Amino acid sequence: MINEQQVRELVGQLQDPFLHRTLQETGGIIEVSIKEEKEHVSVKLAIAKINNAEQMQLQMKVVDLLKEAGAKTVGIRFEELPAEKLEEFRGTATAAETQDLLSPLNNVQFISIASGKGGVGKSTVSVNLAVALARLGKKVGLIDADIYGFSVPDMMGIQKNPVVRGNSIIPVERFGVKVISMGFFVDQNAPVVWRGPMLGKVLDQFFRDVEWGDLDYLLLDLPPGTGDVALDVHQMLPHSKEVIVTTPHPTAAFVAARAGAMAIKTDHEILGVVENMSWFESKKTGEREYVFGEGGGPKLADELRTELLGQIPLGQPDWNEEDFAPSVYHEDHPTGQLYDEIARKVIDKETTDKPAENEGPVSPFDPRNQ
Ligand SMILES: Nc1ncnc2c1ncn2[C@@H]1O[C@H](COP(=O)(O)OP(=O)(O)OP(=O)(O)O)[C@@H](O)[C@H]1O
Repeated sequence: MINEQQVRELVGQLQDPFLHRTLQETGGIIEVSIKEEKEHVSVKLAIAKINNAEQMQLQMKVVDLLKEAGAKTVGIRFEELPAEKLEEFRGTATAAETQDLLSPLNNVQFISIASGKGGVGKSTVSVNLAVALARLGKKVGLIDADIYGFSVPDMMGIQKNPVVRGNSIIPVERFGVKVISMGFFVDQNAPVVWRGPMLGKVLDQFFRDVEWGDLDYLLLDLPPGTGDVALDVHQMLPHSKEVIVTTPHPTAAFVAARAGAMAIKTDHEILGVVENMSWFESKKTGEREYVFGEGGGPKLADELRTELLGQIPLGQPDWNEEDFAPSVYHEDHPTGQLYDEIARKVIDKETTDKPAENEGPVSPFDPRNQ
């Protein structure tokens, strides 16, 4: 029967699938215990990201290796490497690692924007939050992940298409935001008529094949609602913080709560709520009329135990013929300033939020569970 030292040596040669460094180098072997009489070895490992296909592959390698070395049964538990440890590796990461959006060594913060149903202003909020974050000096990307109902290029008044250089796509930059959308790749507003597997491939390409460069935030305008497409996209995304958009009517907020529940179930975190179309302000009297009802945003924030990040009134941006962008509010517009406030809250929340708990669940593939 092998001893602890041998287990550490054998498993220590395997690589963390995300950091591409051995578990010995990452300090990823947390615990080894051996039950001689049962010839059972159990190990607790820490890797950069857990609950994914890469973890399963590593798990199989560990089991094979330890069984070959004489263990009859092997038990494995995984947890995530602590944030401080990842921070340590960031210092020595290669350029390729820090540019890879999906690498844990990339510091980018994913923010997805969701809604319980269509037409509440999810894309308008995505675009304006992205532009506001860029105005505040952040490096921002925006993926129009509403693959079937893309609207971001039109809202931002983008006339150009991305350039393809070798195997990479160079995103289009507008108002300081790097943008990618399905709209760039279909002819003249044609509908996208693909089914699920294609959707996954396109999203994957948006993450892997686009030259995003160094980003602080990557915003994702999600498909509306809580149906199949929204669920698929949620499951395909890396862990993100989610902004839920609702209108002020209490029923709309009730529907939006479902989007919040979906976010949590698919391992995303709720960042806050934006209430859109909150009121109409008369230009003549300055009086506010609550044409779509009142209270939906605060009620939803309360229900999701999160913050109401802002309330956006009904209205339209001032259009500029030379720089036409029909849905973008500039900083001199009162609504542009409201978006700046929301962006500031998003930045503040990120710097004050504590890192998540790191203890991972016992793997369903642990042989002891079979
Ligand atoms: N505050 C607002 N005031 C007036 N019109 C608005 C406001 N917010 C959004 N709109 C308009 O409402 C329509 C729907 O907005 P938007 O496309 O952003 O919603 P969505 O939730 O992303 O919709 P979809 O489900 O189709 O993706 C657009 O025509 C947009 O210009």
